[in-house]
Amino acid sequence: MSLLPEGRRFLLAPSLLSANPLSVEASIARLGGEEDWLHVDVMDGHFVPNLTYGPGFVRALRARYPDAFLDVHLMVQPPEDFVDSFAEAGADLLTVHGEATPHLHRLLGRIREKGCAAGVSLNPGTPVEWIAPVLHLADLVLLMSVNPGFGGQKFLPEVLEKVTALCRRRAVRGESFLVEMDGGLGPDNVDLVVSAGCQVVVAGSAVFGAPDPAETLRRMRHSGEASTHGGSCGA
Ligand SMILES: O=C(CO)[C@@H](O)[C@H](O)COP(=O)(O)O
Repeated sequence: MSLLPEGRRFLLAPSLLSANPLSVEASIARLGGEEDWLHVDVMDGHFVPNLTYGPGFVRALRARYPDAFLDVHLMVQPPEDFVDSFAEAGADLLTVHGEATPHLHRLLGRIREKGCAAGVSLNPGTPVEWIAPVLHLADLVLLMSVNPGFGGQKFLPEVLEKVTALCRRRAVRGESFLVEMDGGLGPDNVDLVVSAGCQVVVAGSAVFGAPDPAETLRRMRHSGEASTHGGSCGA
C-alpha cells in the first residue's frame, strides 16, 4: 500500500503541536485546505521531555474532520500500551519509535492488524540500520531532523544522509515505505529535503507561526515541486 497519491511527489503535514491549543479548529481553518495530512505529536514526558495529547484528542479530530488523514506520531514508551487506543480513536497512520520498543516487528504488525498504516521513526542520533530488519513491514519511515519534544528547533542537516541510505535500499529491495521528515522545516529548506527524496514534509512553527499559514503551505509546495531530483534518491 502506498500513501502517496498517484502523480504527487510529496505531501505536506502541518504539525498541530504549533497550533493554538485553545483554538485548534481555528488554527486548522487557517491552513485553508492546503494541507495534505494533519500531523499529531503524542508525547509522554518519558520518551521525550514534553507532554501533549491522548487518544481523546485524536477521537475529537476524527469526529470533526472525518475526511482528514491523521498522521499520529507516538513519542511514547512503551508504544505497545497505546497503539490500540490511538487506532480505535481514528488514526490513519501510527508511527512508533524504533528506540522505544524491543518488539518493533510485532508492533508494526499489530498496527496494521488494527487497520492503520504503520510507521517507524528514528531520532537524529539513531542509524537507519537499527530498523533495517523491519522495513518490509513499514508503510513509512519518519526521520526526525530535530531531537523530538519541542517545536521551533533548528534543522539538523546530517539527517539527510539517512534519506539517501533509505531510498537506495528501497530501490534495491523493492520496498514501498515513504520517507517523512520532521523538525525545523519550512519554506527555506523544503526543497533540500524533497530533492533528497523525502515524500512527506512535517512543519509546525514555520506554518502556524506564519501570518498566513495557507500561503506558507502554498510556498512550500511550490518550492518542493520546483526542486531538482536528487540522484538515485529523488522521489
Ligand atoms: O515532533 C516534533 C517535535 O518533537 C515536530 O512535529 C515538531 O512539532 C515540528 O515543529 P517545527 O520544528 O516544525 O517547529
